[in-house]
Amino acid sequence: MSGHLSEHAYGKIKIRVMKLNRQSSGRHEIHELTVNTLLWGDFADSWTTGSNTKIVATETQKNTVYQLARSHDLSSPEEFGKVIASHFLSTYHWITKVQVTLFEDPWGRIHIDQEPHNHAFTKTTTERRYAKVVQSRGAPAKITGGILNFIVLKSTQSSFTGFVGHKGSIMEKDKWTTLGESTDRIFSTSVESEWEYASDKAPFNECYERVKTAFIKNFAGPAKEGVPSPSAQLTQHQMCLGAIEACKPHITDIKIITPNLHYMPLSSLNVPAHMHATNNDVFFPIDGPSGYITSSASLNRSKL
Ligand SMILES: O=c1[nH]c(=O)c2[nH]c(=O)[nH]c2[nH]1
Repeated sequence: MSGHLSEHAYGKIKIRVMKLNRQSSGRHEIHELTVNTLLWGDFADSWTTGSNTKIVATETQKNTVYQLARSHDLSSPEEFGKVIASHFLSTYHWITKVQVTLFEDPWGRIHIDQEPHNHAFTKTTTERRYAKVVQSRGAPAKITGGILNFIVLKSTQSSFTGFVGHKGSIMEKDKWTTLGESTDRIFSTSVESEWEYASDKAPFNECYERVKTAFIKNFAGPAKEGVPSPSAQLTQHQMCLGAIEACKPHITDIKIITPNLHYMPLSSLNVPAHMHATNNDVFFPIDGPSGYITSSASLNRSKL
């Protein structure tokens, strides 16, 4: 046969775990995670000969996550991921690399008449925090933090002008361009981002909150006046720079994807002309097609 095994890895996905921490004050804390494990090592035989002598069953990997959850805190997905990765490397000497990905479910505490409830929670946001821990034997863990589905919207202070097909652009006439210039539009996006930590000992929970705050601040601007966004591209880059600055020196690289969630004016919908809103105040949201905008930024290490 002319083919050969060139790569192999295996693991368990969708290991859902919730930890309840009952504090003596009567207050409860909950943390819910979905964990994926992936192992690399000297187990090619399982693929090439069917011999499983070095295979740590994916069922065992699942059990391991629950056992480690019994003895460890789940409040930081990055820290719990490190615990899982170290466990596999220290227990099975033929495993060379472990990747653990952990997605958090966003439980928020219920408040009754402004008072935080001791033991009742609700899912308050759409966002999903995640962490990825990749650890090779003998090396420090590489830690990635991330956020998915973090939805934001601003109802003004967003424009888009001067693009190809319009005055001032590199090509003022373009037969393919139909979009008119806009000086006041709705800007909404579902932010997806991930960032690399400089070390495996960064203050992960604090950095996560700082990234989110920097994203919001740079997207929205000050509470009263906001901040202009001449392109989704510029705002996206400012969000990344803000996150790096807010977490200095812990985050070295950040990547962001902001697919537009479009709110179209009625005038672009097939409705009678007299229904075209004159106030520009009724819109129809569309799922797609939508703009897909992505960029990365890195910490300028020379200025540290
Ligand atoms: O901020 C924007 N950037 C674009 O690249 C683009 N393209 C588009 O159709 N609308 C927008 N808006």
